[in-house]
Amino acid sequence: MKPLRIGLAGLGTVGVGVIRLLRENAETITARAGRPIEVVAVTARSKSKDRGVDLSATRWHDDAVSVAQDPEIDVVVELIGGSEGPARDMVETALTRGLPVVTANKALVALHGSALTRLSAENNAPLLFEAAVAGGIPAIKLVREGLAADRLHSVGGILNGTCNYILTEMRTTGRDFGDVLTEAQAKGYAEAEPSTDVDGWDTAHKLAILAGIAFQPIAFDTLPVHGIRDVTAADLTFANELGYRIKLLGMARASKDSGIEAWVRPCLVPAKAAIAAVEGVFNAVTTQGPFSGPITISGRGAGEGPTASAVVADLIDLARGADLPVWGVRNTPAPVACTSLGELKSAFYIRLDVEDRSGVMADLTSVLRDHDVSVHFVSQHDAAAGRAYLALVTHQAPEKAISAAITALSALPVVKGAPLVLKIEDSLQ
Ligand SMILES: NC(=O)C1=CN([C@@H]2O[C@H](COP(=O)(O)OP(=O)(O)OC[C@H]3O[C@@H](n4cnc5c(N)ncnc54)[C@H](O)[C@@H]3O)[C@@H](O)[C@H]2O)C=CC1
Ligand SMILES: N[C@@H](CC=O)C(=O)O
Ligand code: NA
Repeated sequence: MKPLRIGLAGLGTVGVGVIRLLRENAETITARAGRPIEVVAVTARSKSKDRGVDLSATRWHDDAVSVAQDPEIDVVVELIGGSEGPARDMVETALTRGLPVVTANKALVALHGSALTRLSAENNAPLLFEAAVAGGIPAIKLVREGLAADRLHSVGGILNGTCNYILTEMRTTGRDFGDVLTEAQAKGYAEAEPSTDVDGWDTAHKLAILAGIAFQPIAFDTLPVHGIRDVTAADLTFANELGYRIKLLGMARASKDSGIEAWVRPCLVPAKAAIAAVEGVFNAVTTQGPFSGPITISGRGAGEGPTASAVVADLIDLARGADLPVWGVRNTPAPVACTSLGELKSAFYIRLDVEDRSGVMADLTSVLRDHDVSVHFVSQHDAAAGRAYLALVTHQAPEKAISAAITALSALPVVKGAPLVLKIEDSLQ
């Protein structure tokens, strides 16, 4: 049996995981793929680094593009990361040559998916990226294959393992944000530049890919993105008392005017919702469709094993000869702008750091009254001397009213520091 010969770039967490998995499960993978899958050529930044895997029988290349040009490979696997530079050059070179590409690189697919799809179609070279969304969870397969018949109302979920790990550890152990982030990096969950995770961009890349398959590609620069950097221990405590958990969510919904409503932001979800129980490095991908109904699948969204499992599943698909359109349709429409969120109504959580003295509540509530924002619940905790944290939960209000009220609240002398606003998302299972 002629093996499927792989040229692989990037020997970090995922690259090493792929080599280990291919070797450890070789017999099963060969049986399922119909032929052996072998890594025959590699590259990474350092040739001499000991990665705990034997590469002595593997051809070494000094750069990624040269792997993609290797005449003795059948498939390119890109596991370097980054939307530009060697990762992009390598993928473009391979597709132009007509070589299939498997990548875990969500930034590359989210930002250059349309151009890469054109290259893929022109050269009849498949482009697969199951590992790019929610690590080991078959998220792409769920939406592109499993739900191919339905016109989904929504897609999204908890899409970043690092952030979910940080929020879970901060809540359950009271540990510090920076300390938990360092641990997530050591476990191989975080991106090379961890602000990509904590500022919401990684979730945004994954959401853009899911929305592109479920609806149509979105113009990435129109997607509103907020990360978890401003979520404090006080917010986690307030949320707990109110019967909620804080989760970084990315959601895309088909809006009434046939546009796409999409956002990435930390939200309060009811503690009894199934998605609230998705903790640590686990992700959850959730869909809702008129025929398929609600579906939520969860699993490990980052780390060596789960991500390698998704990469190798794509390789098995290629070995089997699967012919899967990149975005699930043969002709990919041009990206569309996300619709404005201003008119959308929701309840919100607002946390303020205020002077702890009489008259403060009157100042705050008069601002909210002026913006027609009605308050459902208020709670207070001591902060620094003479200061208090106030948590307000609003009734349903349009986002633009909340934004205007926050601007006015921020300008009050009694309000110190920037308020935090979190959407209350109670429509998920
Ligand atoms: N770590 C995880 O849990 C997951 C990672 N991913 C994606 O997988 C990709 C790889 O991630 P990790 O393995 O975590 O990264 P990593 O930082 O552990 O490994 C990156 C590898 O790329 C190599 N590299 C860097 N610059 C290079 C260059 N110019 N030429 C050749 N090699 C170069 C490095 O030497 C290293 O071996 C990224 O796109 C990431 O977003 C996707 C899902 C989960
Ligand atoms: N940094 C990402 C890795 C997987 O995509 C995450 O934490 O989810
Ligand atoms: Na996946």
